[in-house]
Amino acid sequence: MQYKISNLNAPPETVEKNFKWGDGFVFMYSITDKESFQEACKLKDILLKVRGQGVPAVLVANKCDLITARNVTEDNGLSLAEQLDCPKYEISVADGMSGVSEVMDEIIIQTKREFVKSLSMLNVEQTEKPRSKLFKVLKKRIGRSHSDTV
Ligand SMILES: Nc1nc2c(ncn2[C@@H]2O[C@H](COP(=O)(O)OP(=O)(O)OP(=O)(O)O)[C@@H](O)[C@H]2O)c(=O)[nH]1
Repeated sequence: MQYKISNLNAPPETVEKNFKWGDGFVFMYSITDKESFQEACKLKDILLKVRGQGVPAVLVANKCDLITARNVTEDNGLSLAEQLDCPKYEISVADGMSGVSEVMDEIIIQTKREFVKSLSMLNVEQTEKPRSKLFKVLKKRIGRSHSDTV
């Protein structure tokens, strides 16, 4: 499901609330618009505050066909991607859908991976319970047989 988490006028509480339930995040800015990049930086701060590192995310620099109107450098973008610890894509929506598909594939892969990880963690917790009970029983028996021999 796609949900536009923020616009420049959204109150910070709303943005935080949305970051709490999202499974994966696409941070998108325009290379021609410094303000959109600064907004992505602010959103990155909120994501890290609310969820910490390791959340599925992708950084997208759009409008890379408008080379002469570039206002955000590639290095700016790379540094933001590093802070988010996520891959960065430079795409042009105007040039076709291939960049968009790549971005969507990446965020879906990351989100699925995270989902599988959380499922396997649930399974570990479930299998640990009977194991720890057995451990207690065995411990008791071992303790009893030890006291029989003393
Ligand atoms: N040259 C070029 N123009 C683009 C590209 N992507 C979007 N645009 C143009 O930029 C303008 C804004 O596009 P939107 O899709 O409305 O962008 P937005 O930021 O989501 O706008 P809101 O939904 O109003 O917040 C439109 O005129 C698009 O045609 C691109 O990659 N290259």
